[in-house]
Amino acid sequence: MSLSPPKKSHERGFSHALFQCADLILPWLTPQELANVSLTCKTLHQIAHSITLHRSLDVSRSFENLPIPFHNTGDQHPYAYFIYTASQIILSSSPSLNRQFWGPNSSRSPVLPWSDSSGAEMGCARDSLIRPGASWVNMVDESGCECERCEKVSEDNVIGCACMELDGDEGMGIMSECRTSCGCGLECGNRLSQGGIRVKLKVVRDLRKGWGLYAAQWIQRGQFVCEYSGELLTTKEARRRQRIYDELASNRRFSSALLVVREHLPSGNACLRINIDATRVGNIAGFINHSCDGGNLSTVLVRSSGALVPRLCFFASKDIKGEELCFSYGEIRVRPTGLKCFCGSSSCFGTIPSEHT
Ligand SMILES: C[S@@+](CC[C@H](N)C(=O)[O-])C[C@H]1O[C@@H](n2cnc3c(N)ncnc32)[C@H](O)[C@@H]1O
Repeated sequence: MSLSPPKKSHERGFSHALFQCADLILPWLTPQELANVSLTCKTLHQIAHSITLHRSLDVSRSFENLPIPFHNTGDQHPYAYFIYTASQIILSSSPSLNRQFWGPNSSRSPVLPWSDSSGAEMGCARDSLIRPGASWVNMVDESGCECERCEKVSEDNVIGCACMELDGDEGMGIMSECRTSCGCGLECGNRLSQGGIRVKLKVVRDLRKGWGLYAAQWIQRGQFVCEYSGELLTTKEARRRQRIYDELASNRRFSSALLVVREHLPSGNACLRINIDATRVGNIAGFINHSCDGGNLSTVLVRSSGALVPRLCFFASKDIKGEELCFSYGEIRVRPTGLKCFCGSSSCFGTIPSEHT
């Protein structure tokens, strides 16, 4: 047995300084950078290992109410790396989106300068459910909503307002939630999407579909699940990025999460378009896979912030008992050799929907 000589005080000081520096810097690194650093010495290897473990325990870096863990028993990817934002951000107001602190020593990840840019103020429009096809522009009613309806909170505290009943039809629902001027609080049944994620979720790896979002508890039909957050893009920028993503996907396995929402105005002459890209900067909704049968989520445009752009939210379209959460990416398939679909539904079309953006 060989005993190493006791460390001299300057060596102990060096180790301590190295540890402190690494603890500050390593949580900012990408997985590749972390892997490179971890090869250099035992101390850095250990710190990198604990950061990897920590990252796999919560996709949301504590930005959401509940931790959302990664589960992967299929291959070597412990987690997916991207910059997390719990709400929509506007591209032009995001100066530097390259890095985000993600490590064990943050009880709350530092808030990036742009994370509040969506106007988190709870302004909202009239508390009514507008059917698809209706215009969602100019719906803001400055006089506030008829809040007596909001007081009808159900016993299980899930759906409190008659006007919140979800549209069971196919396609996109549109609704408005209460805002500050309504006088009601966050517990109001007409603010379902404003309190963040309240259901337990997890992100599970599938060898064919990649990561997918799963319910980790029973979710009642109509319950709010999550918002689709990411970078709000101009149409020009969305088209530019889509071309890059298509190219990347043709060369190697690459998952993009650029969602285009189109809303036709009643006149039929115009179409409003929202481009949300969750590929590089986004939230857990970027992991929701496609299902040809419509899946178990309804997409609803929610206007609640007083901002011009509504938020795209997902609500359970049926009772969900711990299965994968899916929705339909659309009906149109412009690419004959589109990505193969593995949704597994009886109505599977064989390829994932694709459109010209
Ligand atoms: C918005 S991302 C969903 C999350 C993605 N699975 C991941 O690992 O990041 C969309 C991509 O997921 C994959 N995907 C989604 N639904 C799928 C399905 N039904 N079958 C096969 N792949 C699917 C495709 O690669 C698609 O481009």
